[in-house]
Amino acid sequence: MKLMIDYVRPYFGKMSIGLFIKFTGTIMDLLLPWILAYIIDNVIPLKNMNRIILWGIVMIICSILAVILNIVANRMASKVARDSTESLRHDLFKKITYLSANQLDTYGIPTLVSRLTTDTYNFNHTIGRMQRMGIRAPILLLGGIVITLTLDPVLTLVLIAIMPLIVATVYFVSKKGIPLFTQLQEEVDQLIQVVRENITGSRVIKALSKENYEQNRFMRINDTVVKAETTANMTMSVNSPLMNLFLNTGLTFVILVSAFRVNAGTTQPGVIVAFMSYFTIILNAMLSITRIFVLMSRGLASADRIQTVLETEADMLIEKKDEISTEQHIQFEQVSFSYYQGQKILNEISFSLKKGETLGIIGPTGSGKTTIIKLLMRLYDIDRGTIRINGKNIKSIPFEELHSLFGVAFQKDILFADTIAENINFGRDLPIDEIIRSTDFAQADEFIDSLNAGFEHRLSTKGANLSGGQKQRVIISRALAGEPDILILDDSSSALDYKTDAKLRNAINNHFHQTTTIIIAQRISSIRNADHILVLEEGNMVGYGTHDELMKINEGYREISQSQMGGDKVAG
Ligand SMILES: Nc1ncnc2c1ncn2[C@@H]1O[C@H](COP(=O)(O)OP(=O)(O)OP(=O)(O)O)[C@@H](O)[C@H]1O
Repeated sequence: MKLMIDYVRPYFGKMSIGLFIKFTGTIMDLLLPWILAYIIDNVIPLKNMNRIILWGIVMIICSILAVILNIVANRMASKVARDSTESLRHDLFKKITYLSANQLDTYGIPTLVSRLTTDTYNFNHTIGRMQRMGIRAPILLLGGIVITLTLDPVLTLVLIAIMPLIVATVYFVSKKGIPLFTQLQEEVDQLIQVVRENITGSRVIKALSKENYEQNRFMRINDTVVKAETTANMTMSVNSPLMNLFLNTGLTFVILVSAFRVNAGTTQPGVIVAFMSYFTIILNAMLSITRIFVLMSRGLASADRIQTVLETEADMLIEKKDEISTEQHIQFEQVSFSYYQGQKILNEISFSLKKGETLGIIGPTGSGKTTIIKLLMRLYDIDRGTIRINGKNIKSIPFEELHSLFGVAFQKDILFADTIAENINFGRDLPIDEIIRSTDFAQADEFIDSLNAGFEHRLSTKGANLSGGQKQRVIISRALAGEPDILILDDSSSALDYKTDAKLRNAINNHFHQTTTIIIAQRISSIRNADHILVLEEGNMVGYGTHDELMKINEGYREISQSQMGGDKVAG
C-alpha cells in the first residue's frame, strides 16, 4: 500500500480534481431515482404538464452531466495511473540495473522480468480502477442507504440487516484470495523462465528434435499456472454470486414489506419505485466493492513484489581509501571466493601484472577462469585476500570508475538490436575512426565492408543475423574500442579460426602497449606469447610462469600443449 501511495503522491492534486469530478457525477446518478420518485408522487398528481416537462428536463440534464463527468474523471484517472506507473517502472528498471550480480543470481532473471512487466501492469490497473470505482462505489452505497433511509426507514432496515453478511463474505474471501494471487505470480515467474529458456535455446531444441520434450515441459508449467489461477479465481468468484444471493433475498423481503406498506397507506408507489432503483444501485455498488477487493488483492500482491526489489539494499559498498605504492597494475593477493557458502570456487589465487603485460589463463571447464575476471571487475565480492588495480583496493574504487577501466569480451556476450557501429560504440560517444580502427584489429573489417549498409547494418536481437565468428569479432571490436586500460578476452577467440586468432593477437601486441590484457583460452596458441600464464584446476593455481617455463616444469600444461601441437603450428 505504501508503494502505491508513494508513487501516486506527486499526482494527488490531479487525482483530487478527478475524484471530485467523479464525486459530482456520482451524485448526479444518485439523484435520478429520487427525482423520479418526486415526479411520480408529487408532480404527476398535480396534472400540470409544464411542471412534468420541467422535471423531465432536470432528469435529462442530470443524466447527461453524470455521463460527461464520469468520462472526464475516468480519463483523468487513466492519466494518473499511466504517469505513476511510468515512474515506478523507470525506478524499478534502474534498481534492477544496479543490482549486484549476487542479487541478480538470488532473484533470478524471470522473476525480475515479470515484476517489471506483469506486476507493473497490475499496479497500473489497480491505480486506474481504484480511482474509477474506489470513490464511486462507496458513494453509491452510502448515498443510496442515506437516501433510502429518508425515503422509507423501515424498508431500509431490511437492507441494513443483510450488510453484516456481505461484509463478512468480502473479508473472508479476500483473506484467502490475496495469498493465492501471490502464489499465482510465482508460478508465472516459472512460466517465463521456461519460455525464456525455450526461445533462447530454440536452435539446439530444433537440432536435437526436442520440440515434444519442450512442449511437455511447457505444458506442465502452463498447467500449474492454470491451476493456480483457477484456484485464485474460484476463491474470489464466490464473492459475486453470494452478494447476489444476499441482495436478491433482501430485495424479495423489500417487495413483500412494501406491498403491505402501500396497501396500509404508510408509503407511496413512487417511493417504492425509487427504492427498487436504489436497491439495484446499492447491489451494483456492493458488487463493485467486492471487485475492488479482488483488484486490490492482485494489486497489493504485485506492489509487494515490486517493493521488495526496490528496497533491496546495496550489498557492495565503496570502502574507505586503501592504496599502496606499487609498480604493479593488477594484483591478486591470496584471493579466495565461493558463490555459496561451502562451495569454494577459487582458492588462494595470487598473481601480479605490470601495465601493458599480458596474462593467459588456461584450465579445464569449470575451473574458475571466468570467475577471476568477475572478481577483478568486482561483480562479486571476494571472501578473502585483496585485489588491487594501480595499488588501489578495488573495493575502494567507485563502480563507474572501476568499470570504465575495462574493455571486455565475455564468452557469451550480448549484441543488441541496433547498428554494428552502435553495438561497438555502446553509448560511449566514440569517434567513428576509433570504431573503424577497432574492427581492423578485431579482424571484423572485411565482413563489415561486405555488408550493404556497412557499419549501419542493423543486427537482430542477440546478433542472430550474424555468424558465430562474425558476432565474436563485433564483440571483440567493442572490447578494443576506446583503448581500455585493461582488456579482457574471455574465450573470445573460440569462434575464430587459428589464422584470424593469430592476426588478432598480433594486432593487440603491436597497438595496445599500454593495455594490460587478460586472455582466457582453451588453445595454448592463444596465450603462448603471454608474459605470464596461470594454469587453473578446480580453483587452485597449479602452474604459473611463461610458456617455456611451464613446458619445462608443469606436466599438465605440457600435455595440453602437446595434444594441441597441430593447431600451434598452423597459428605460428
Ligand atoms: N553465478 C554463479 N553461481 C553459482 N555458481 C557459479 C556461478 N557462476 C559460475 N559458477 C560455478 O563456478 C565454477 C567456475 O565457473 P567459471 O565460469 O569461473 O569456470 P570457467 O573455468 O570459466 O569455465 P569454462 O571454461 O567452462 O568457461 C563452476 O563450477 C560454476 O558452476
